[in-house]
Amino acid sequence: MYSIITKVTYEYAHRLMYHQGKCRHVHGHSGEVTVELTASVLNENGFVMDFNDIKTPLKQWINEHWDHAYLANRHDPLLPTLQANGMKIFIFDAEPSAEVMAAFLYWKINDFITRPEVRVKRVTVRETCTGSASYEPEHH
Ligand SMILES: Nc1nc2c(c(=O)[nH]1)N=C([C@H](O)[C@H](O)COP(=O)(O)OP(=O)(O)OP(=O)(O)O)CN2
Ligand SMILES: [Zn+2]
Repeated sequence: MYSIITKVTYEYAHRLMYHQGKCRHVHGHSGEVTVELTASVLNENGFVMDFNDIKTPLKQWINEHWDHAYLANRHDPLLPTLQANGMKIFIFDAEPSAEVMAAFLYWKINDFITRPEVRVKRVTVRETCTGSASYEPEHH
């Protein structure tokens, strides 16, 4: 099995509103998404997939939806105020943790895969220098 890794970075704000400590306050991160794709057969270039063919649409999607946005749980009571003031917001059905972001992107990335032989193996979101979370389904 062959695999490739590509990364995209973005800046975002969030809060974990049920967190008992400092993370319940609005704060920002320079996030980095790492995507690992696999294939057992290479294409005519000897690639799993061209790095740019996954990085470009992923970066475009992240720039549009997550970069310089407030990533929020749909139950966050701050949302109406932020929306009324025209802030860029992306809403999850859960807390905007690194785990939730990684799982969301794992499924989203399928939209950007152009070869049927290619599978998404794992998506990792690095939130800080010392903390990151990954998602890959248990039986995949
Ligand atoms: N499993 C997870 N734990 C935490 C997440 C997460 O997404 N998944 N997120 C946070 C916060 O968002 C926080 O911003 C990052 O936490 P922390 O490592 O505490 O941040 P610092 O960089 O400020 O750490 P220091 O070592 O205290 O400087 C928390 N946990
Ligand atoms: Zn945080």
